[in-house]
Order: sequence, then C-alpha cells, then structure tokens
Amino acid sequence: MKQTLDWCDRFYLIVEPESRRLYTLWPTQPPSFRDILCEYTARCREVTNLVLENLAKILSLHENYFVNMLDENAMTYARFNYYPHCPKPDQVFGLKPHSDATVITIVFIDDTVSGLQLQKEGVWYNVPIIPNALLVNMGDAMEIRSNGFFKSPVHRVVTNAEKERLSVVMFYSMDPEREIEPAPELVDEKNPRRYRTIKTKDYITEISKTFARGTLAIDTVKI
Ligand SMILES: O=C(O)CCC(=O)C(=O)O
Ligand SMILES: [Fe+2]
Repeated sequence: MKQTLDWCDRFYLIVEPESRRLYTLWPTQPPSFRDILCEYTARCREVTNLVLENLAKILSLHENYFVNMLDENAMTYARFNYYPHCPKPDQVFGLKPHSDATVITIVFIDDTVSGLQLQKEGVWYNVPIIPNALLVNMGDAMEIRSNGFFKSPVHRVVTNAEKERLSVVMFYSMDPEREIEPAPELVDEKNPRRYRTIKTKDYITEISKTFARGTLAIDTVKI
C-alpha cells in the first residue's frame, strides 16, 4: 500500500506495568533520564486517576469505573516525538490526523513551538502553548466505554519550516487481552449501544492499518 510517512522521529518506552520496563533499552544520557521518567510516570498516574475518577462521576458511575479499565496488566507507553524543521511543510504532516487508541493520553507539549491541532466539526484548531500545562486527551477506548458520551478527538501535528518541536506523550492503554465495549450502565432504549465489542490488541492492529490508510479506527467499530 502506498502511504505518506510522517515528518517525525519517535521513540517509545513501556513504563507500566513496572515489571515490563526494559531498562537496558532506556537511554543512559542524560544520566537523570531514568529517574525523571520514573517520577514523571508516577505523577502522571496520579493525574490520570484523578481525571478518570471525575469522568466517572460525571456519568454517575462508580468512582473507580474507568480507573478499573487500567488494571495490573494495562500498558502505559511513554512516547517521545521529535519533529525536525521541515523544508516543505505544506507537503507533509508531523503526524497524520488520528485519534489515540488509548483510554486516556497525557501530552506534554513543546512550550515554544506550536504544531498540534484538534479537529472539531470539521475545523482545525491550534492547541495553544501554555508553559508547563499538560494536555489530557480522551482516547477511543474511553469513547467506546462511555458509549460515545465522551469523544476521542481527531488531532494532527503540522510541520514547521524553521523550528524543530518536541513532545512527550503518555499513552494509557488497556490490557491487550481485555475486551473494550460500552458500559452496560450507559446503554438503554433511549441510548442504544453505539460500538461493538473488540479486543484491545485487535483494536490496536486496526489503528495501525487505518492510520496508514488515513481513515479512523473508531469508525470500524461503530454500530
Ligand atoms: O506531538 C504532539 O503534540 C502530539 C503527538 C500525538 O498526538 C501522538 O503521539 O499520538
Ligand atoms: Fe495522538
């Protein structure tokens, strides 16, 4: 299949569960990298749990309803995105339009160079630069679990002719063997089920296929 690659170098590490960390693959420079990433992982986990607890409350679900999607086999990936400056910014994306397969994603965006855009009702909006702010995005697993109440936003990164850009993204993903489906509590006659059941690992395969094709994985599970 013909596909246009993105103007981006990416590097990711599994950070949770802790037993899955392969420290031998972690960069040794700068020497503080390992401790900082471990601490960042622990802090982001607090943010994630807080956000998930409050999202459950909005839907009158038990506080741990969404937190429980991330059990002891759930995978958290830390992804480091590097977008070099690009001589032909009108011809290539830093990252093609997509939504994340995750339950939730926490993005630490570059505090000097913009590039991330979100799509709402067909219009693209720049995500503003707010130094030290974290961007919390819902992922497709949350859209499915909430039966469409929460939407996983389509987003992309545009390239920049002059400046390079960096981001660090924490992807909170379910146990690959677990199935995702709408919460039965959110399905009734007025709100029919909007997504079919799918195993997390099959959904992730779907994401890779649709990303290359330029379509959206979530559309393949809509009823
Ligand atoms: O670089 C960014 O700001 C966002 C990256 C992103 O959307 C992703 O890695 O899935
Ligand atoms: Fe993304």
